[in-house]
Amino acid sequence: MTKLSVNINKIATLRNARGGNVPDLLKVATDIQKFGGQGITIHPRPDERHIRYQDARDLKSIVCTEYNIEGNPEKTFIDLVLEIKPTQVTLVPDAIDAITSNAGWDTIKHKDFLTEIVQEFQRNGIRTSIFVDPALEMIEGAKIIGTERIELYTEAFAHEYSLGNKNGIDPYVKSAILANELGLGINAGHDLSLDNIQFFSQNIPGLLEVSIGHALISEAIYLGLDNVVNMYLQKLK
Ligand SMILES: CC(=O)[C@@H](O)[C@H](O)COP(=O)(O)O
Ligand SMILES: NCC(=O)COP(=O)(O)O
Repeated sequence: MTKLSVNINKIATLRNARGGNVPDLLKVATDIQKFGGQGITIHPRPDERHIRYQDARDLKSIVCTEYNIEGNPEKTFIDLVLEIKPTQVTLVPDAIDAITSNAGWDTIKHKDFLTEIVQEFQRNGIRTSIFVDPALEMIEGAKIIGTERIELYTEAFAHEYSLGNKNGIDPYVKSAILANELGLGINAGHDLSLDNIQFFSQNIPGLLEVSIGHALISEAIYLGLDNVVNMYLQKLK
């Protein structure tokens, strides 16, 4: 079965909009796990626009499932992850000014850099995952680097699927078959949603984990609106 790790970046975005502690990130993480979520993912960025470095520390004692920290391995990120020692670190090559992650690693070009970082995390007992596009040479590169897992960057699949193009999954299936042959664990994420997750998970052999944030939190708002609007109407009677 594929594990669901919930990315709570968007909860932090909402909290930061008012400067207080609503919604309470730690309570949300606790509740997600209580409701069956099998992991918590965060992706702190250097500008701390959503997850703050202190959130990452505070979550350490709250996350009793899998704790996955994603980010670009610059020095402050590496130090943070080594301090917290989560279950898994996912290395993502996002530019400092990127709105969100928008590409996987070139695992051939950055082989030496990634190998060194992967080994440092592994020496500290942290499982590593490398964010990659569904390209066979990038999967082979990830294997050479020595990571335990890859995370397939699913934006292209999600986009094609939203247009009705189900064959957008083909490169992901080929990548997964190769990753399985090479003994790499497979995670996936970005723009996965209630619309596309079943099709994706049923077609990707050996999919261990998906991390989902933007759509899941948006869906939670949509699906909760009816209930909450009616609760307010009751109070106003
Ligand atoms: C690697 C990935 O696809 C996600 O972690 C995504 O980058 C979430 O980050 P934002 O919430 O900042 O978009
Ligand atoms: N690794 C992907 C992730 O954590 C969440 O991405 P998204 O669902 O916010 O696009």
